[in-house]
Amino acid sequence: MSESMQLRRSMLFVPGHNAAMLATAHIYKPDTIMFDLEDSVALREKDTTRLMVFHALQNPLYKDIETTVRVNPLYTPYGHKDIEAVVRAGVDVVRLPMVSTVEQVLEGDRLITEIEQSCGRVVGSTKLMAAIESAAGIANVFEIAKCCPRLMGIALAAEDYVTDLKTTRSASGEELFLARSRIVVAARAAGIACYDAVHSDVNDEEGFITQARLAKQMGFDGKSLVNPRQIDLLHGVYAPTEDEVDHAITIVEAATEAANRGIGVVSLNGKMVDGPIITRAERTIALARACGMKVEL
Ligand SMILES: CC(C)(COP(=O)(O)OP(=O)(O)OC[C@H]1O[C@@H](n2cnc3c(N)ncnc32)[C@H](O)[C@@H]1OP(=O)(O)O)[C@@H](O)C(=O)NCCC(=O)NCCSC(=O)C[C@@](O)(CC(=O)O)C(=O)O
Ligand SMILES: [Mg+2]
Repeated sequence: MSESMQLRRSMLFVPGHNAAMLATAHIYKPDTIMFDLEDSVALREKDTTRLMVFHALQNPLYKDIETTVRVNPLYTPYGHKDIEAVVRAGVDVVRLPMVSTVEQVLEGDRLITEIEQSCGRVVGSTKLMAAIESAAGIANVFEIAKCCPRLMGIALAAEDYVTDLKTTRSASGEELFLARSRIVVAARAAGIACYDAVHSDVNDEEGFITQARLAKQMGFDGKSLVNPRQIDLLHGVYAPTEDEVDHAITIVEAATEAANRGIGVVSLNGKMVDGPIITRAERTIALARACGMKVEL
């Protein structure tokens, strides 16, 4: 595993029409800033907002942080113009909302390719993310996840998804269990990233942490967020504990010593240590380092 693993824990939605938030969002240091052109923007503000986000993307304040823009769906009058503007401005990732079919992703991919070619950007340098927000999207998620090399990740959009299911969001999140499971497995099978859903009640810290722990345990790389107060809480959940890091070091040291002696499986305090356990220990160490923890090995 690379020691410079890219963290994708937190992706903060920033309403694109809010000039104050556009100017200050970088100070909260999420792993990714996601300017929004879709649901947080009123119809009459769509064109002005696109221009504001076009300028924000080129601001040096955002040069050291991954930028994503959630565009409007391509079946609306705004989607094509949004993609044109943000690709020209050099966005890192285009997030396509309301994706339920492979064809929608391929249409976004074709459009981005045309724009990259026309403005001299390297084809494929703008990444794409698909937000899955419907039962149809969850049904098709395995095909969607592997449909094009530009797709770097898939995200669960729970508010629209539960609306489509004709249910509501609960504290336990049981209505999301199938969607979360399918998204994680589809992403891992395709070798791409996966993001869990927003927690819309920004004052519910306890509920947020419970859901973030669940998402981490299920295998998600991170979550979409709506408020800066959720960033540190999430990073706290994703940071390995000192005990976990110490245990991972012990495993890697034992495995290295065993390998030097030509042995593939060793016992550590009565527990078997072999390939997958070593891989997980190495991932814990890489994650700890990426989170800024000092790990001597
Ligand atoms: C929720 C709330 C109103 C709470 O306001 P509050 O006023 O209580 O917040 P406070 O904490 O008091 O703010 C303290 C300071 O932080 C600043 N500040 C707050 N939020 C900030 C932020 N996001 N970015 C930068 N700055 C921020 C604020 O300006 C203040 O700055 P200052 O005055 O200088 O102290 C506010 O956060 C907010 O608007 N959030 C974004 C909402 C949004 O984008 N919704 C659309 C995306 S979801 C969706 O569409 C569903 C989905 O599609 C999702 C999917 O696809 O995954 C699906 O289907 O599920
Ligand atoms: Mg939505």
